[in-house]
Amino acid sequence: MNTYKINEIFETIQGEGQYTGTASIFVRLQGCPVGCSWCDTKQTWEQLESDKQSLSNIIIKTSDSPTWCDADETIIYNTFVEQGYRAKHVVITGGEPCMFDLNPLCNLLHSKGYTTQIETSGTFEIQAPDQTWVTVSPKINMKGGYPVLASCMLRANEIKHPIARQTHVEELEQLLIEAPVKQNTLIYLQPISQKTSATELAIETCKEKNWRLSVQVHKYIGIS
Ligand SMILES: C[S@@+](CC[C@H](N)C(=O)[O-])C[C@H]1O[C@@H](n2cnc3c(N)ncnc32)[C@H](O)[C@@H]1O
Ligand SMILES: Nc1nc2[nH]cc(C(=O)O)c2c(=O)[nH]1
Ligand code: SF4
Ligand SMILES: [Mg+2]
Repeated sequence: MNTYKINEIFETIQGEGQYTGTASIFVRLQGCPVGCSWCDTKQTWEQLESDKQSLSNIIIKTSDSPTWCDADETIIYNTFVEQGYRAKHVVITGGEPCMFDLNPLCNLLHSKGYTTQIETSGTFEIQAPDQTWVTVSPKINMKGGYPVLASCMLRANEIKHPIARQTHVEELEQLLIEAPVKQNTLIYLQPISQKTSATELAIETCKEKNWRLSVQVHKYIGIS
């Protein structure tokens, strides 16, 4: 059993990476110390006691807010059932989900027939079962970035690197030399915030390096 801080739980279509297009339940956990300047979920950074609310308030959320609630894996699973979610793929994101031991949550979900995926920055040890699909979006040169990054890179099923400038590409190339990935790990470039220049750079680099493009489909079609 473990207690998780939940920012939101909702059902949508995965908009990023290898599972793009897959009906998914998102569990967004609260808290992240990394501080990426372009982060699109800054409301998840703090874990303030003054923002603690009931699960029922968190479930009815319709816009981004820093409020959160405590819930264990059984409460999270029961919420999926009560909400009538039909998706069988669960994406655990944040915030930084690897601040929490995700084994109890993922193991329970696997036993109930779900597949699981983690979106992580590689700044905390990944505590999850082998079956869990791990997406590492490596936070290079960020405070607290390095000690566990190499082991996260080795565990990754996909790398998904947000880029806006050539230096971001070069940082990833350098990281892949210092912290190699498995031979079958997929490598995605994801343009930061749908900027045209970022998207063009990502397209050109993917063609050049035989990498994959991830474009945050949910933002283009206006879903959460
Ligand atoms: C909000 S993060 C949460 C999970 C974890 N902290 C991480 O960074 O991977 C989820 C994904 O969104 C990406 N992301 C965040 N802000 C973005 C932005 N403005 N444009 C493109 N991707 C972004 C992150 O790199 C990560 O792949
Ligand atoms: N539809 C949708 N797909 C996503 N893939 C990764 C997301 C995230 O915020 O981690 C995300 C998200 O917030 N929404
Ligand atoms: S690591 Fe993820 S959640 Fe944390 S600031 Fe960076 S993009 Fe946002
Ligand atoms: Mg998002």
